[in-house]
Amino acid sequence: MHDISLRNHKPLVTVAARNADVRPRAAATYKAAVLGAGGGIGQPLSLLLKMSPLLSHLNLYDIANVKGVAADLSHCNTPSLVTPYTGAEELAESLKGVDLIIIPAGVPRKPGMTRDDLFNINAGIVKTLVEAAADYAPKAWINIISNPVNSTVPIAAEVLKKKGVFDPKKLFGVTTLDVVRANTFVAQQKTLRLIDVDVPVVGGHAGITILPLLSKTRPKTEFTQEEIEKLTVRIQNAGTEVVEAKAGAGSATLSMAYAAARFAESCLRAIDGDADVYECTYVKSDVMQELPFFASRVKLGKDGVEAFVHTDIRGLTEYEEKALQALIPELKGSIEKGINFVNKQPAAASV
Ligand SMILES: NC(=O)C1=CN([C@@H]2O[C@H](COP(=O)(O)OP(=O)(O)OC[C@H]3O[C@@H](n4cnc5c(N)ncnc54)[C@H](O)[C@@H]3O)[C@@H](O)[C@H]2O)C=CC1
Ligand SMILES: O=C([O-])CC(=O)C(=O)O
Repeated sequence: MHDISLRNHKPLVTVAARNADVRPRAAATYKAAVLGAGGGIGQPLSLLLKMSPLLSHLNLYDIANVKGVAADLSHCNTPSLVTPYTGAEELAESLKGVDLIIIPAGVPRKPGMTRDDLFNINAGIVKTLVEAAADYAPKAWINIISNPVNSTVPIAAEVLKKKGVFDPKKLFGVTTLDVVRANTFVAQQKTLRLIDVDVPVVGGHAGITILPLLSKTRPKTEFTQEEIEKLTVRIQNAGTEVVEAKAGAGSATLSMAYAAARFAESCLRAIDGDADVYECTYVKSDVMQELPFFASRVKLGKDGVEAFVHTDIRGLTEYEEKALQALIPELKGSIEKGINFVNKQPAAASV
């Protein structure tokens, strides 16, 4: 039997290695758009996407600052044609015919803020961008990076529903950075080969809703209870660790770009027919009865989410089970907040 848990965890390969590996089957075919491409995540993410042998077109959209990024990237001798689109009037054009839309548009945290503190600004940005995606690329896969992911993904789902084009299999909250961090920290702590380590991370993408399932670490690894508690808290607070180190200059951008590029590559591989693609991601889910959206490992296929890997959340330790129950109210609240944002009634006119 295949051991799925060891797949998808190889670090992204180098440009040189990729170029050496371009076989006829890997012809560049697909089109992607990055919305928010001029930002801290958008720029390095676009660079990593420019390395993809699967992309024929890379559309870079932002409200500012994207022409130079596109000119710069376009000089890389890799397959995709890079095109800039600036401002709301060019948004529609940036989306036409794309297979994959990646959204890192929005403001990042500063020290002392929670991800939910970004809701007031980012909810509206995501809503507007997903409305355009529904109108101009209704069949595209959508990867949402903008925080708070626990709410922005339900916002996107409601927008798509209102437009009559919601396909729950194709809407993803990108939680790959939590997996990347968990794998890194566990490998360091246990002196394991990074490439071998796989820790599923479930729940959501904020504080205690981020739940690394250390008991499911591959290769099988023993932890003391103290190690489990320290590692869990470090993985949950890793975003804040970066926010504090950047001291007002934003949040994780480079590791996030790496994680988002890995997730995008997994999506493209699945669209391309690779039958062996698994990732943890925050999606419309029935894995947890109380939570309509939940991050867990899924199998990706040509049409999006093909199956949920239920085995990860079976047979949890008491510590994990407690943590899973504890995250439910917060995650539920964030989901409802997102749904209500889209469905809120306009304020009654005052007389
Ligand atoms: N899912 C995850 O694991 C992570 C999510 N994030 C989130 O990603 C988002 C972006 O972070 P950064 O790139 O560091 O921020 P940034 O401020 O450096 O870049 C954001 C970009 O979005 C653009 N933008 C703003 N409004 C827009 C609109 N209406 N349409 C198109 N583009 C628009 C800005 O012009 C800017 O270029 C934040 O919300 C942050 O919290 C950050 C790290 C990890
Ligand atoms: O912490 C933040 O605000 C950005 C983020 O989501 C992360 O780094 O995981």
